[in-house]
Amino acid sequence: MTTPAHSPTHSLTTEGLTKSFGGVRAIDGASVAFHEGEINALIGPNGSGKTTFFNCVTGMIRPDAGTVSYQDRDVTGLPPHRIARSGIGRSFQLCRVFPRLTVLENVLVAVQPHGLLQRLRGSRNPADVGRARELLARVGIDHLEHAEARDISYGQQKLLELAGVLMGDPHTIMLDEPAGGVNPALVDRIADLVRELNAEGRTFIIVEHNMELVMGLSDHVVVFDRGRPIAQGTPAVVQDDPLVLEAYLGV
Ligand SMILES: Nc1ncnc2c1ncn2[C@@H]1O[C@H](COP(=O)(O)OP(=O)(O)OP(=O)(O)O)[C@@H](O)[C@H]1O
Repeated sequence: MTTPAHSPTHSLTTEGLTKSFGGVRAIDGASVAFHEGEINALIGPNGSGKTTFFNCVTGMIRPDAGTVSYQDRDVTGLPPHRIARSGIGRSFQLCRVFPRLTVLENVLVAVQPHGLLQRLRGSRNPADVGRARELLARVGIDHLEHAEARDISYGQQKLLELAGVLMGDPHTIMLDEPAGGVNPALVDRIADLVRELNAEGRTFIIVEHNMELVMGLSDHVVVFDRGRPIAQGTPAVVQDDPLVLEAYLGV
């Protein structure tokens, strides 16, 4: 795994990050610091801006204002492949796999340069194939290597997506709703994997609505409401914060 030259306390930070869609201010001057080497969660009510925040940070959309720093480097507005190269990997809320490619091919896609997808079946680097198989075993779906991705369960597709993310050997992994739509047994498997990968030194930033999972898994929780953080701290601290209750319950 890529080890950073130094270990800052803060992995990923934003200052005044802002993004509007027409009249909707999805991210509203958000200044956030995620902790290096920890399992961080980003939670908040529906529409509070979590996915937009992920998209701004990973270069999928350009923020209107503000900055994103990763390990003390300004990465604001860099395209997704440059963000990925800096050590950040991500998964998507609606799992992104290629339905007609096999499970193994889906993992190999993660290391193919753009435009080579059509040649995927013809040219395979044995080292990549070996690594892809290792990662499939790691996430527990190596027995499905030859199945088409559309034929495996949604939870297995989430594990497949995670294997693809790991192909890039990211130091920081951003997961957008890893447990959404996944059966409880696979949620436990995903949680165990996150713990294992974190114990190996990888930082996590996880958007998730499953509060039991978030509170059981995270070291540090950031709570968003209306595009900005309203609370942060340990799960215990955040759960007792009246602002958080107000945001969720509207009390
Ligand atoms: N491409 C877009 N065009 C217009 N409005 C958008 C777009 N993406 C997000 N929004 C709006 O921005 C706000 C924040 O949305 P976002 O999806 O980031 O929230 P979220 O916290 O991830 O929500 P959820 O928990 O429901 O996934 C919402 O009001 C949403 O409707």
